Amino acid sequence: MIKTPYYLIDKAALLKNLEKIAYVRQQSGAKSLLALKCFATWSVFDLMQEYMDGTTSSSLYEVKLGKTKFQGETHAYSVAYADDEIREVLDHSDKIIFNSIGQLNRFKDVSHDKTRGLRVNPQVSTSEFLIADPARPFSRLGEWDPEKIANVIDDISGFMFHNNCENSDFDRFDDMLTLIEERFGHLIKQVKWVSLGGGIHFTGEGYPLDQFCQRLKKFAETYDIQVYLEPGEAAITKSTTLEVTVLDTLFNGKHIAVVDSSIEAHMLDLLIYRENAKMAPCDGEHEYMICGKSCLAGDIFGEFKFEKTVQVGDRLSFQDAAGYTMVKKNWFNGVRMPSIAVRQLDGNIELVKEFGYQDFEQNLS
Ligand SMILES: Cc1ncc(COP(=O)(O)O)c(C=O)c1O
Ligand SMILES: NCCCCNCC[C@H](N)C(=O)O
Repeated sequence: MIKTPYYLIDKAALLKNLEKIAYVRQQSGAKSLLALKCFATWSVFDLMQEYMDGTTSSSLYEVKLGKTKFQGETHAYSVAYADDEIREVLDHSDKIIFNSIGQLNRFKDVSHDKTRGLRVNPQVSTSEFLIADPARPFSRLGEWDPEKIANVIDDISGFMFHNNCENSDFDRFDDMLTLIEERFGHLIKQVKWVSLGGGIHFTGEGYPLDQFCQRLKKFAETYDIQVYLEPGEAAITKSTTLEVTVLDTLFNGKHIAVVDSSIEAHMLDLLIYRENAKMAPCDGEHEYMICGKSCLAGDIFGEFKFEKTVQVGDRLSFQDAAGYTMVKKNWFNGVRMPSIAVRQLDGNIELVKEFGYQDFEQNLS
């Protein structure tokens, strides 16, 4: 039995998302690039690269990972590149997307032989969270003035729009795209490719995939462009769990169980967005608050219902532990870092990575 805590990636579950992604490419022509900011666990890239067209990145290190570990196209994007990294970014990418006209101009000479794009901010988004809203007031994410963009159109051949966020509503996506066309259609006509970014939850249960494909196809045909999608969450949703063991139980007005993990260290994204972890099934008679072992008072995964009383030594499993979770794990409190295990398509579970004291020590100096 693998020692907890560990993230368990289930390739069969991953495959369900990947098959939908491949279907979208086949039906609409839109290529999908994995957003490494969301998920960068490269031990399952062997499967993912069969269904996706490459990767997109947010930094020099991500672009290098994409280039070296994932076949297909490698897009480079960053909110801002530094002088001492741009050469390496260009060497490891097929396209580079600048976040601002300032960055495009600054790196114009060094990138003259590269396929270049510009991030455009349509000033509307589907985000429910200010912290994740690319169209928030005074947003630094992309250029929004069509006149300014028109002045640099000869220096680029594509655009990137990222304004969907956890959007599982096709009509809303459709409206957003129509708005983009109304504001920027005359500019889109002058380029060869457009990335619509991530945040479109098209692999979810019941999403109208065929309508989505038709809309993407129509968009591509109207402007004669190659369309890209940059799924992060949609590519890996429901593929991964965080497996933990109960270390202690107590009653402080509520039944509490402390596990050998920490929401702050191992599922940080939930804490940032003030969300609870998920457990399934969760409909028994015995209710427990499941807490992490760090010293943070609010290190609480959530309250869950169990069929039996929870005992020391019980194993629990948190759902949906891939997106923005494995990439954010950290060494807070020196809590043992979860190992990484993969359930292969034949059902065998392989332990692919373990972390130890040396990793903790070497994380700082
Ligand atoms: C430019 C860009 N592309 C893609 C993504 C991936 O989004 P999601 O994981 O919501 O699909 C993000 C998320 O931050 C992004 O900023
Ligand atoms: N589940 C809580 C909301 C998560 C939002 N994720 C945002 C990431 C996204 N790609 C973005 O910042 O646009």
